Amino acid sequence: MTEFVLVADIGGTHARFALVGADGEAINPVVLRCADYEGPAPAIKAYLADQAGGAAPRRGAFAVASVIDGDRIELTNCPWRFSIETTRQALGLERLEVINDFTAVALSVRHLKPGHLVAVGGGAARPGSPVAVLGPGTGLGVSALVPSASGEWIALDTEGGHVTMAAATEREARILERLRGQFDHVSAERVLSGQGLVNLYQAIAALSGHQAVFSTPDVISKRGLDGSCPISREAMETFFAMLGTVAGNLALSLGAKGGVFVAGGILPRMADAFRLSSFRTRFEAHGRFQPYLAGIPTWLIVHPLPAFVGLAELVRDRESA
Ligand SMILES: Nc1ncnc2c1ncn2[C@@H]1O[C@H](COP(=O)(O)OP(=O)(O)OP(=O)(O)O)[C@@H](O)[C@H]1O
Repeated sequence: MTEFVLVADIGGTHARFALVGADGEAINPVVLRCADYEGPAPAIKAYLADQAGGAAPRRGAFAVASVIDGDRIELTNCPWRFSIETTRQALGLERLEVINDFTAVALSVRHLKPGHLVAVGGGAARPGSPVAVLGPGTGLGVSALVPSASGEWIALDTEGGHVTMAAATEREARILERLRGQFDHVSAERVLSGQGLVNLYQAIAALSGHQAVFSTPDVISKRGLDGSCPISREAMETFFAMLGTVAGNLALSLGAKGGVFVAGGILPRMADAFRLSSFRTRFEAHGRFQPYLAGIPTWLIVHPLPAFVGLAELVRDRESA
């Protein structure tokens, strides 16, 4: 009988659950709103009973949008707080592994198929070179895959979404200056996330002497992409360009000649606009290192659940160790 592993991708807004079999395919996937449950154990119990036919998996692997340091997990952008050990016991699991959500996305990238990726410029990936991963969702996740001397790939646990956001133009400097009046530290996540898009829109509205009338990222992206609101349009253009700055910085810091993968819940909803945006020009616009970056390929991950692919890989790896 196939032994299924319980996998979970727990973000700031949504928690996604599925069962993964020996072939690595996720079955019975569901998306639940974190706010509807007190924590992962009650949400998973409901999932197993209602959507997974009463399955009783013995192993679990979770990808969580949080720093992973010991037993206690505190999500950065949602009120869930839990102990790994208590959750393991509550779910009757023999083994439960918890990794950062973007570490899981990094583990997925070597296993994604061409249909799961949209190419956004650059040359060919250099085999055996580091790979960078970043993605705006409720927060801004960042990770990387680096080769070890023995040829294994190591996915890094990072908090790279909280690096200081730098301006590349005078207008961006004014936008960031405005946001500095609002936040102690204007990190990349303060502009490159769902709330980050709202922050950009509000700052641009204030600088342009307009009233900010929209307050949710989906409305701002819709009005920006259909061109019906100039403030929203500038917010979207700034979002794509600033993501290019951060992705280029990351590629330089890592020597990511294996490519840069962009993930997260926002951009797959607007893949064409992203591909045609200033993201790629800005990615390369790093002065003397433009030719270096011009050779590095960038892709948008459009697979709906890349973290599950990474978790399946983690489980397979542990079993073969
Ligand atoms: N059409 C849209 N345009 C822009 N932003 C959107 C759109 N739809 C949803 N969002 C924003 O995307 C974010 C949700 O992203 P995602 O689905 O990756 O959530 P998550 O996995 O819970 O997040 P994370 O893992 O980053 O904590 C929310 O901030 C939401 O407001």
